[in-house]
Amino acid sequence: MTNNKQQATILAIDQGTSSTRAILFSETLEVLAIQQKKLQLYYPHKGWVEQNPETIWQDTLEVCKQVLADKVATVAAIGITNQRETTILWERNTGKPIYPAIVWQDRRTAIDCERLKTAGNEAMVTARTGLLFDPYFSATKLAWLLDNVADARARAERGELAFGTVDSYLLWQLTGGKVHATDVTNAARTLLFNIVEQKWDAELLALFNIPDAVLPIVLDNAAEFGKTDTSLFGREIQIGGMAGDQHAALIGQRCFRPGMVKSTYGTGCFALMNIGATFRASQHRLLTTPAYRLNGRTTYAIEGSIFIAGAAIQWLRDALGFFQEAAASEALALSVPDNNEVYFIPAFIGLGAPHWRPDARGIISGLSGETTKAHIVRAALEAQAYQTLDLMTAIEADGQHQADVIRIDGGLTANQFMCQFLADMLNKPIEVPQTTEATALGAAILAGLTAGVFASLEATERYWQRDKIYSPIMPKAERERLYTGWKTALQSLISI
Ligand SMILES: Nc1ncnc2c1ncn2[C@@H]1O[C@H](COP(=O)(O)OP(=O)(O)O)[C@@H](O)[C@H]1O
Ligand SMILES: O=P(O)(O)OC[C@H](O)CO
Repeated sequence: MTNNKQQATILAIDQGTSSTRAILFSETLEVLAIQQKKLQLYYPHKGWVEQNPETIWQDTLEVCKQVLADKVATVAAIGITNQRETTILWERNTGKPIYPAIVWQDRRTAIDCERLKTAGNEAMVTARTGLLFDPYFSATKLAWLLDNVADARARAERGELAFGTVDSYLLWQLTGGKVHATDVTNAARTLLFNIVEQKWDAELLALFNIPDAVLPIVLDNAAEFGKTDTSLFGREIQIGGMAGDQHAALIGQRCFRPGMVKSTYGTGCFALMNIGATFRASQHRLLTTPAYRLNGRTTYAIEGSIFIAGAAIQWLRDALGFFQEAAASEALALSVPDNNEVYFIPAFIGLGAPHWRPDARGIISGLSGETTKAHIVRAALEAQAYQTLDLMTAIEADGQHQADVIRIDGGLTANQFMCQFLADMLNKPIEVPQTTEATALGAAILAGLTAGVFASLEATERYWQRDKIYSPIMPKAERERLYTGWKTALQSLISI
């Protein structure tokens, strides 16, 4: 007798800044299939960064269909994870965006944030949202859309427009316009959501002048978000999980216990430490954010946000033409014995944590006649480690835990030079899991919880497997010499 019962699968949609991916996972969280499409960023003015939401949706649909192929019948649930803060406003009756997506990197509202800061409300905002005033977050981007797109504010007040981050916009499209919802981790990046009381905050809505008619409902990370429209995949599929990409990566890396840290190196780099069930505002200008909320219970995290990580490598590739593929950066970095005193601070869109200087811009310092392309590439890779080190001490102090080990993931972790240098600078072991698609894994775990594939988060721990461990080998004096060089370069940038 043949057993033709097919194993259940879980589809994860990972909509990142640089690309859109669909990954099909097995019940034991192995990657069965993966499809990816690169996504274009547009820079219409200095400091402005936009993407086309309709392309985001069409790419999502395309990669999902490719990855599902003949497996549609096996899918138990879909999980969505996404670049966070990116702001979209669309018409409820047509699903059409009224303006391009304003990407998290966009700085057009820096002046509004400066004004809010001067007015003195930051402490109140931090106590409620865990965030601070920076153009990074969605609230001022949404206010800009309402004030600058013809008729937007009046239409929003009449209930004709829907606001969402990318998760919410994709959910709307996947459900054929039936569901306008988000999850707690994405809501928490807007500056409008009170993460202590777990609700949209009327006072914050008033502060940013946002009508509540545009807002999605906010659900747990594992929840019944809705079903896909039958026309898309030939049957309805439950969307059972949703989380911002950095929160999803924390789950994908199984950082379920207080003190566990993951750091994801994609377009940007975001290090999160699980701090348990009690909200604590950062004392070091980091962020507090929900790690996840399940069955109404929130686990919090402290986050250090670095805006430019892989984007610096992309810039060397695309703007300077240093190489054809990002992977070539590793051989170039290793072709020289050291950085030859070159430091590259990639503050292309200002500095994130702990400096929060939207006005700062990048520098390459220490250039001499001996500097070669290889030194600059090496400095760009080394910068990932220096930036992480800038945050780590603060994360450990805020998180009230020492991290024994750091789990890393994201595109840059394919670069072994970067990983070893990170271990050396942090002076801690760095673990790379077998599946570096931790973000998508997190979304799959959340969807699997809702679909009953997994009984609990902890039940998925046994599927986490380490692929590599990088142990620190650099002598202390060398580490300190290099880091002092970085700090000097940073100081010269900050004091400009
Ligand atoms: N071998 C490599 N060395 C250095 N950088 C890399 C390498 N492979 C990928 N990258 C960088 O990683 C980033 C893509 O990572 P990914 O996790 O897919 O990003 P995102 O989720 O932000 O779309 C790109 O910026 C790319 O330049
Ligand atoms: O696209 P990534 O993976 O760099 O992530 C973007 C972040 O979510 C922005 O907050």
